[in-house]
Amino acid sequence: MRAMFEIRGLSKRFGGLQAVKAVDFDLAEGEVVGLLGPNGSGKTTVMNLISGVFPANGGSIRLGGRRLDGLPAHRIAKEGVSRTFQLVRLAPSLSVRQNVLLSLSFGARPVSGREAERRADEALSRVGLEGVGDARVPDLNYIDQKRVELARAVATRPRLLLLDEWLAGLNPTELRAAIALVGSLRDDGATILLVEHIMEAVRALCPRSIVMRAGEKIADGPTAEVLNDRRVVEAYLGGAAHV
Ligand SMILES: Nc1ncnc2c1ncn2[C@@H]1O[C@H](COP(=O)(O)OP(=O)(O)OP(=O)(O)O)[C@@H](O)[C@H]1O
Repeated sequence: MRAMFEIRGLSKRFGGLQAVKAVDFDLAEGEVVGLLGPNGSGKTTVMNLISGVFPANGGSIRLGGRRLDGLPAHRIAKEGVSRTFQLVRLAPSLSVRQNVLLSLSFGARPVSGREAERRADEALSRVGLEGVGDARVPDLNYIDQKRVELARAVATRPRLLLLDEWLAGLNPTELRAAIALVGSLRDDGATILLVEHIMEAVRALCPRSIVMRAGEKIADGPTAEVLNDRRVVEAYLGGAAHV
């Protein structure tokens, strides 16, 4: 059976730096996979290549058999990929609902008017922000701003959801709530690729993890096994002490 999402030979150079080196992996529908590695190993670059922030120098990216590489970001969004960013990126002058409406107008099947408002409110409830649609973004606390980001990403009903350190910066209570929320998306069948340094979250959410070091994929398998892999332990010891 063909994988729902497939990356082959993905490569990216920034000047003299080979940030991603011939990376291959597949995701099956409904899988939640951690993309791990020390700082600077290329994880965010892979997310940026998938979502079309910049083009790859080589390789292919396919979703449901359709090529995504080479498409601009808005077309990739329409093909069903949505993401959150490392730093919250919301429009501060707009209401929470308007922020979600904005992403709905870029989604796979753009909706407008009443239907869009219904979908926005549904996405806000989904992330625990029922009744918050009229609030202004700066009036929300940090975790609720993160929830709005997630609502924007799920409102379009993506086929693939990319979470780039969505759990970073939360206190322990918020972290537990955020892990439960991502877990509930997983239970609903979402396919998620998750870049994360918080191993508690990775262990709780990702049955499988992929590890990168210096642009290369060095491990891919069950999370518990991967985290005990000698090359992975060495990569972290030689890089940042995040494990
Ligand atoms: N737009 C860019 N221009 C030039 N170099 C870049 C760019 N984006 C990333 N890099 C470089 O590519 C390498 C990989 O960076 P990337 O952000 O993908 O790593 P990462 O694994 O996501 O790290 P972190 O865990 O710190 O977020 C780094 O050396 C980084 O400095």
